[in-house]
Amino acid sequence: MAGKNSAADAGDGPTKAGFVALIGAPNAGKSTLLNQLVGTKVSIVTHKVQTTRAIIRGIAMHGASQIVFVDTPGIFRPRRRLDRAMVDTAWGGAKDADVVALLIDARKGLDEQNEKILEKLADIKLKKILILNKIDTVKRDSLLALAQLINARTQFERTFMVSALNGDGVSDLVEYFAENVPDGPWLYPEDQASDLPLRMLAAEITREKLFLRLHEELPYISTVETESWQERKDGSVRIEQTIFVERDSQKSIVLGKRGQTIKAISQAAREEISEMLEQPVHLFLFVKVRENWADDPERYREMGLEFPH
Ligand SMILES: Nc1nc2c(ncn2[C@@H]2O[C@H](COP(=O)(O)OP(=O)(O)OP(=O)(O)O)[C@@H](O)[C@H]2O)c(=O)[nH]1
Repeated sequence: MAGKNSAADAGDGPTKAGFVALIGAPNAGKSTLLNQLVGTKVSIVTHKVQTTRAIIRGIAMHGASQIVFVDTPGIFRPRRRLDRAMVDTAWGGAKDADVVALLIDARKGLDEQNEKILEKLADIKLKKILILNKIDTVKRDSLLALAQLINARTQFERTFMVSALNGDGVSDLVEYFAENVPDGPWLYPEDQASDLPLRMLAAEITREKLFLRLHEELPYISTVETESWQERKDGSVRIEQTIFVERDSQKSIVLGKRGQTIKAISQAAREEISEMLEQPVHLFLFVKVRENWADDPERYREMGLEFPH
């Protein structure tokens, strides 16, 4: 696994740094792979599709290379404005990257969704690689046939076969990325590389708990922001987060009877954030009504998305 410690090997030699865009249909395994590549929980894995709303970057240090991963939301047919923003940003991310990696669930193969992604990818003139994921679930010869079929459609520079779940093949992939990002100084200071997106991750964890508990009542209409983050002398951290909803009625749902729902969400989130940070966490959750946040350009910027026109 590409841990940040491997950066110590870099010495004083020339450095490399660049962006890798992970593209793939919902549930292809992007979050799982990203977690393997970066070695920390940077993206949320659930069994529901389309849960990745914001662009989340994870950074891997490997030898002299700094690899910044852009974990794109699942590419799917946009419905609401927010969904459209995700799709636009996903493809936008791909155009800015140094390497575009298409992840395909080998069990699903070349279905309609992947055909569409391949069509779009054909227009992107960047270094492209194919990653067949979930190789733990399919036979070797069908993997080779699938690799040939896909490469006949769009030519990829390399094809990798991995299991994001158990880590098979992932080290070859990291090697490839490390070699194929451009020469240049690191994009983020080394000491920030591991904890840069922490606030955002903590918010994502709370949002995941909210989603797991309330996805039937509140499908895609809440957002969580980390408002304050204070490291305390005793080694703990005090985190304040706000859950934004669109209506008063939704606020009552999040709070629950006598505050039971928010208490349960807070407890689950606190435990997981504490596990991620490896330090005790005091988590304070607030619920606020923010009307029409889904139409507010400022929110999109905060989430690293472009406002769709
Ligand atoms: N068997 C197996 N399952 C995998 C593998 N990689 C991912 N999965 C499972 O596939 C499901 C989807 O994985 P995610 O990492 O959430 O997929 P994603 O592409 O990030 O999904 P979205 O956020 O919806 O775009 C999860 O249940 C994972 O545990 C793998 O290599 N083998």
